[in-house]
Amino acid sequence: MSTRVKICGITRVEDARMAWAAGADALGLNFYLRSPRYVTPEVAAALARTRPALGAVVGVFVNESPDVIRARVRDCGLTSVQLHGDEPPEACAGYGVPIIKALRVRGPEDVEKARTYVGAGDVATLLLDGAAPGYGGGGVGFDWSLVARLADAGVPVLVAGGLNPGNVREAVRATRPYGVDVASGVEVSPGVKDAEAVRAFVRAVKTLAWE
Ligand SMILES: O=C(O)c1ccccc1N[C@@H]1O[C@H](COP(=O)(O)O)[C@@H](O)[C@H]1O
Repeated sequence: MSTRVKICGITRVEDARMAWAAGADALGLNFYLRSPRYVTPEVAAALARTRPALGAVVGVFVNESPDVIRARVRDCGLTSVQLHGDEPPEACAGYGVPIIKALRVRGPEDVEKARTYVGAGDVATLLLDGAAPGYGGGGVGFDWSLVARLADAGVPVLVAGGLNPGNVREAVRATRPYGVDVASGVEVSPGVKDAEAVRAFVRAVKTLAWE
């Protein structure tokens, strides 16, 4: 099984090209105004134009209005939408692209909450993140043993929160996820990626085989 890698919070075209070349499967572009990784629609469109034929460009939103999300999907070349706020299951549809619903995990009750999104609207994938202050990107992890609670849910799961080149193999071994997602763990500063760290992160995941 090959584990997918999403590198999130790309803000610069040179970082986008570097991440694709490193073997990333998906890049995340952050449209949350309070994020230090926020990108304008114009920058996002330029970043999305670097997408290789088999790559995915994910727009990250927090409690954003549906009209804005639809406009960003249309104008910025997004291939999927990541809803990383308090969006209820009934809000997870209507963008014309697959949805990644992110849940911040403090304990088992949050994984049970994640289950309520299975089969809702256009939710194609769940993302489990740590509960950093704010909504995400804070480098905070969670108890990976909780991921097993979704093993019978029949939905692909992305694991995120506090991952870095040094711990991502352990995370993959522990959770056997569909993919992993990282923002702060491969940065020089918020929004500026560390090329060596991105390469090491992708290498660590892609060279780990599991059945
Ligand atoms: O990266 C951000 O600034 C961010 C802001 C608001 C919502 C989500 C955000 N990023 C997502 O956060 C997780 C974990 O990030 P980290 O690796 O712990 O820094 C990841 O899924 C990002 O997509």
